[in-house]
Amino acid sequence: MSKQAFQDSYPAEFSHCYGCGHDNPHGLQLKSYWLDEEDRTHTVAHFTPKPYHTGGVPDKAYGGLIASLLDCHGTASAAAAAYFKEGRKMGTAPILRFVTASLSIDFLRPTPIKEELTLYGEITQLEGRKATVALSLSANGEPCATATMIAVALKPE
Ligand SMILES: CCCCCCCC(=O)SCCNC(=O)CCNC(=O)[C@H](O)C(C)(C)COP(=O)(O)OP(=O)(O)OC[C@H]1O[C@@H](n2cnc3c(N)ncnc32)[C@H](O)[C@@H]1OP(=O)(O)O
Repeated sequence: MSKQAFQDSYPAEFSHCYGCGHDNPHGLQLKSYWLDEEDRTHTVAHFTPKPYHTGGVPDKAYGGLIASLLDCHGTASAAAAAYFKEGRKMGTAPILRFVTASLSIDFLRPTPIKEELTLYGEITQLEGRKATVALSLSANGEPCATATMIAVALKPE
């Protein structure tokens, strides 16, 4: 894992995201990294839910939490890949920030809230301002959800 999380390179104005902003004390504060420093296509993040992240089924996670984690891991992965493609260190100007244009999720099995969850991302395409990211969320090595994201880089203005 790299020492600095992708989200920790975001400038102050982009650091209040509910899912991953390090300056949002009420948020999830997800942190994403390269899975392997030698391979700049795969990313990883970990998150351990709190009891109040339940969806109502005892000890199982709320689907919106899962969507939020996939959302933030996907957009952070897209930004990291775009910086890498441009040969720039993350966070350097001009700022490259991606938002979610499309997020399609398959919920495969109930997600436990008492386990650490692992999120994986794979940048499958990066063309122009658009990135396609294949995502998954697993518990105990078993995939609980998979997703495909289209993320689009914000225009400089
Ligand atoms: C900044 C801190 C970020 C933290 C992020 C956390 C994740 C989030 O929650 S983001 C919030 C939720 N998302 C949003 O609010 C986004 C709302 N939507 C928008 O702002 C715009 O529709 C936006 C930016 C996605 C695209 O608009 P615009 O900048 O005009 O780009 P546009 O020219 O239409 O599209 C760019 C490319 O993306 C493609 N695209 C746009 N929308 C979609 C879509 N829904 N599905 C597939 N492809 C799409 C276009 O086809 C185009 O592709 P190509 O370059 O191949 O022709």
